[in-house]
Amino acid sequence: MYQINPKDIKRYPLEWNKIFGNSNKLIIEIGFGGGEFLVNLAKENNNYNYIGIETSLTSCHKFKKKLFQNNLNNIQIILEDAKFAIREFFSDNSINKVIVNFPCPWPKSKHAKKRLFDEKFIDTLSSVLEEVDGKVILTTDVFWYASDVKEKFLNNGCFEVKNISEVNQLPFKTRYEKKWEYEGRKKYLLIAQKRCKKTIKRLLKGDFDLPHQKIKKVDFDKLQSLVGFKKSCKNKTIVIKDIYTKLDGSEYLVKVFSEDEGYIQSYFVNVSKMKEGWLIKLDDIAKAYRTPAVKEAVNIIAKEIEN
Ligand SMILES: C[S@@+](CC[C@H](N)C(=O)[O-])C[C@H]1O[C@@H](n2cnc3c(N)ncnc32)[C@H](O)[C@@H]1O
Repeated sequence: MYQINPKDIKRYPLEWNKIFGNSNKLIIEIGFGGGEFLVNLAKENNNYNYIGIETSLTSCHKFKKKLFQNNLNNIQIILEDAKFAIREFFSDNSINKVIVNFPCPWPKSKHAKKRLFDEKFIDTLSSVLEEVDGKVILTTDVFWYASDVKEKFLNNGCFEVKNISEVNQLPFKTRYEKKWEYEGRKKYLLIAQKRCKKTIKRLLKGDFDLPHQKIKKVDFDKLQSLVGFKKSCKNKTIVIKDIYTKLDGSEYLVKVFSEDEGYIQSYFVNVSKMKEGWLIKLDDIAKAYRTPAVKEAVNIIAKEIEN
């Protein structure tokens, strides 16, 4: 499993040809669940490199076992929200196909924000898919969802979208396909092909050093009163949840939640005594991506607690 550790990565987007050791084209499956589709696809055609992206840790662990049993070296998996991963880990024009099988349609309008395909994600797809050949292939059991996604691709202006068609079965049956077949539901296929490209803004770029600040003295009352602090500005939100102190008072861990354009992370900022003054930095054990909100959290804490 390719487990991305933000601390180790010096450059985004990632260099997938180095990770796979070849320059085969990339096929991605978002939400691979049980992994049946991806494994069979990779077994059938090893002229491509395959990447599965999942938010479920359990699915990733189970899939890892499957990869091991099948001895496949042309698949990597990423435990991450696909909207973030596809935008940040892939270069422009680098993905041959994005496949999505039976995503949750989140039917209630109050949950619409959770749907995978939204305007911004389709902008991202227009940027990262290969010119001319790059495709999104969606199979769903929900017709209105396929229509809604089709309209979003058309509104984007960078895709040619074929008519939604009814399909009998996927080339390899997935867990959800079996489930919906058992309930007698139909299956719909939507294919969107890239025709042009939008320019997107990525969060992970530039300086990947651990964000840090130095100050001469700490105001400990101000430090303790940071719990509950919240600041929102320019697509970033920073919330301070708690403060933990080492018994000898030489080190503090500030628990932070931050959000960059809907992407939430939780981590510690470390405040520690040095020979001279104090160092405020993203804690070494934090697996947070060094996004603008993370950098800002370190800067804000340093500014707020300086005496
Ligand atoms: C309904 S299941 C379908 C699983 C599988 N494709 C199948 O057909 O059996 C949807 C899957 O998508 C995953 N998922 C949902 N949102 C996601 C996101 N933003 N990024 C990556 N995976 C996601 C879920 O964890 C879940 O495993």
